[in-house]
Amino acid sequence: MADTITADMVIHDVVTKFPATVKVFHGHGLPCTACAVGARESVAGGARTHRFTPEKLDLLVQDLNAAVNGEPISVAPKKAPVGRGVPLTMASSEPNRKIKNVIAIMSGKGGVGKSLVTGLLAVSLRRQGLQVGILDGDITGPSIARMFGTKGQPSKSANDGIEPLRSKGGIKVMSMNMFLEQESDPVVWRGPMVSSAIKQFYNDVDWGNLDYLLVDLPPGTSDAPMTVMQSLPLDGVVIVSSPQMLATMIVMKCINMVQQLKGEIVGVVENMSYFQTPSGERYEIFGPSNGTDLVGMTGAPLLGTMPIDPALAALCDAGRVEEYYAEPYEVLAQNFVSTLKIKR
Ligand SMILES: Nc1ncnc2c1ncn2[C@@H]1O[C@H](COP(=O)(O)OP(=O)(O)OP(=O)(O)O)[C@@H](O)[C@H]1O
Repeated sequence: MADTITADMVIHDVVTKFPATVKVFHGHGLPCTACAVGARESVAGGARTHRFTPEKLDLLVQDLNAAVNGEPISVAPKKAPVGRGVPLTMASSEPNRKIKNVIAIMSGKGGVGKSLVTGLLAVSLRRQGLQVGILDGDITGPSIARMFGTKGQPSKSANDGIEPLRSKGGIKVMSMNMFLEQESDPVVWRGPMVSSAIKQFYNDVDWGNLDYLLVDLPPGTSDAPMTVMQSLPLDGVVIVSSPQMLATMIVMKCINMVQQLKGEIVGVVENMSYFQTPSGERYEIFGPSNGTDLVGMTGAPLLGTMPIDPALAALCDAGRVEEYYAEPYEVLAQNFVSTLKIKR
């Protein structure tokens, strides 16, 4: 890319090559660097969308070049809003990030065990000595707090933020359940309120230094998963599926959504792949494993195939998920860590 910025250049390329231009875009009231659209939109296209006149566009381009050359610009530079849809590659290059990896766990449909996989992945990562947090993005159907048996309400942190609750094993947890008087109280909110709660859970919670923040998304491709994809500085998405799910088009919808929003699928997990008897016999209750098909569909590695274990469901219901130990989850955590290391 030439060193002179022109209106036909893609916004994402401009800010990646010249980080100083982010504040110029925002100073001009153009939020495209904080929007997934900026990944493919040109400077002129972004300006057009935001109804810039040709003169205003010229001034923007002039200021972008001035900023690169360290010269004064015509507007007050403005910081990009934290966590608002910063394109993935920019998110990971943010200097001094306190949260090293923000990973969303997603599934096309409810009940495939996404929350359970999120919880157990966190437990295994913590056992490796890593700092882990879970943001329960399932605002209207939260289950993470219950699984970890966290009690009480989050308090104000020393930095005036919200202090997340800690599980017995030291995992930081934030979930809508913690703000309800009764666990069974419904959260009857429309999409925008759900989206704003998710943003607050990311921005206002004092997560501190974390190796991994796992964001447990609600199922499907509605407002909430979209908010996370567009508003949090995600490093990647893990897709959880089950053998019988692949036969439907739901998994593909979920994969398409991630790809359309320029997210990166870092791995896939197949849950409920088999049931193993104490003597070691395996039964594929929901049909043969489709792990390799998942890999073909996403181009991402299969991080693990998880067994069905009735003991596990009982521990989750009792808030004692951290007491569970099974080899496949340790393997899952190892594969997860090494996959992300390779990606970096
Ligand atoms: N591998 C498994 N073995 C035994 N029980 C499981 C397994 N995976 C999930 N479950 C149980 O299935 C139920 C649904 O799991 P979970 O809540 O994790 O699904 P989900 O995909 O997050 O659903 P949703 O977000 O739609 O509520 C839970 O009771 C959970 O304990």
